[in-house]
Amino acid sequence: MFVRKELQRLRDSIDNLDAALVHLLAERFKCTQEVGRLKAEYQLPPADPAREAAQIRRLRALAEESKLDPVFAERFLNFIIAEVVRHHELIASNHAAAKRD
Ligand SMILES: O=C(O)C(=O)C[C@]1(C(=O)O)C=C[C@@H](O)C=C1
Repeated sequence: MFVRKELQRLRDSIDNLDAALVHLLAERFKCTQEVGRLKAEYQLPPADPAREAAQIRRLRALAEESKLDPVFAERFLNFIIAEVVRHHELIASNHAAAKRD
């Protein structure tokens, strides 16, 4: 009985945290979509390796401070950024196609 209750209590918190993560990611992607539109309009490259290196340095330090595996934090950020760059490329090609038409 104890184990069932304890497992449910922890799973309830996990569900809340997963919901928060989805909301945070949705807000982050809203910002990056705007960045993508700006970059397309001003013909800036989709990826900015210097900015990414600074973000990775910062997140690895934050992860260490909060006892999260920094390797995981870096992989997670790279996973998100790869998707953002893919969106930026799509926005740029749609923008270029709209200008041609
Ligand atoms: O800051 C930018 O220039 C972005 O396009 C956003 C972002 C990110 O998702 O944080 C994505 C791609 C870049 O390479 C760097 C950072």
